[in-house]
Amino acid sequence: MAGVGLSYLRYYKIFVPLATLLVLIYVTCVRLPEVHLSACTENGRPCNEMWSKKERDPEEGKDKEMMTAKVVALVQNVEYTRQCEGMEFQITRVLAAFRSCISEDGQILLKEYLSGWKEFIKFMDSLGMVFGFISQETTTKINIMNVYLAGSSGAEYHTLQSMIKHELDHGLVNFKELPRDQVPSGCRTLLRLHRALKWLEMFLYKLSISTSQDNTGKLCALAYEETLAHHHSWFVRQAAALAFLAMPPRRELLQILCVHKEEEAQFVLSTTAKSIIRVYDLTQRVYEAHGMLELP
Ligand SMILES: CCCCCCCCCCCCC/C=C/[C@@H](O)[C@H](COP(=O)(O)O)NC(=O)CCCCCCCCCCCCCCC
Repeated sequence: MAGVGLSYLRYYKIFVPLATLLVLIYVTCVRLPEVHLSACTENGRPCNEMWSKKERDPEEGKDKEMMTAKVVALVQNVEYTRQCEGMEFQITRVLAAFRSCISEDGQILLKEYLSGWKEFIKFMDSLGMVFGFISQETTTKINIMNVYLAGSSGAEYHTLQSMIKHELDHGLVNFKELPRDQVPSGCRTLLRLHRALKWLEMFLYKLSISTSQDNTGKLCALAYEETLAHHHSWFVRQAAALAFLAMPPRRELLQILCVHKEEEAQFVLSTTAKSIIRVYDLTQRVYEAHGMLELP
């Protein structure tokens, strides 16, 4: 009798999270629109051309120049380019997008910001179906932003700061609740991506200091628990926990990232994490200054 009880317990332990995940996948697939990602361009130019642009960040001096030279060398490295050619996801595009995200006068450029995210979607899509609901959720948020950017007030959505001003001036931001029949504001939507960016930065950092013995799913889960999980419901946290179990091993992950040598992996990952931190910190300050960190 006790044996039967135990086997039921085991069955529920597997069945409940699995059913949760399946329902979540179903709901997101039914509810969410398809998205077609455009080719990677920044300011009308292919992403790989961005590296020839002079880096401009007054806070960083010589170190930055050396770092930039190293990154440029990495991206332009013929062998590296040849190996990565034809691969959907390119971490150097993420790097390029987030490095070009902050304008000279400290504005967050939304088109560049979103193009970094679009590249991450390619990464998630290459991981398979289990990550589909996360990819769909990210896509939905990007789609909402794209509608604003392409709309009649598109010019107001050029930067984070101009978007906030525009939406506040026109009473478009809901501070108390999210009405069901209303498209979420740009401020609220970007805040969701902003919170996820903290997870990403932490995951990339953890991955950059990891060794071949480390379990990527665990690193992912740790980064999640320290950051994004605080903003998610129990239901979403269970689904995320299941997705982490399906994370490919580190070696496979680095292959998708198109880095083959350990030093190269460490450098590319930490550089990308750093470029994200700059964008995250500035965005955080702007949201904080407007009392918008808890938009429902
Ligand atoms: C390596 C891929 C692993 C990805 C794991 C990321 C963990 C995040 C779990 C996210 C669950 C998303 C399900 C839905 C969440 C929403 O409830 C929630 C709130 O939205 P709402 O207020 O409109 O209701 N939405 C969000 O928080 C937005 C989440 C966006 C998730 C972005 C995840 C980005 C993953 C990028 C992977 C790139 C890895 C690159 C590694 C080198």
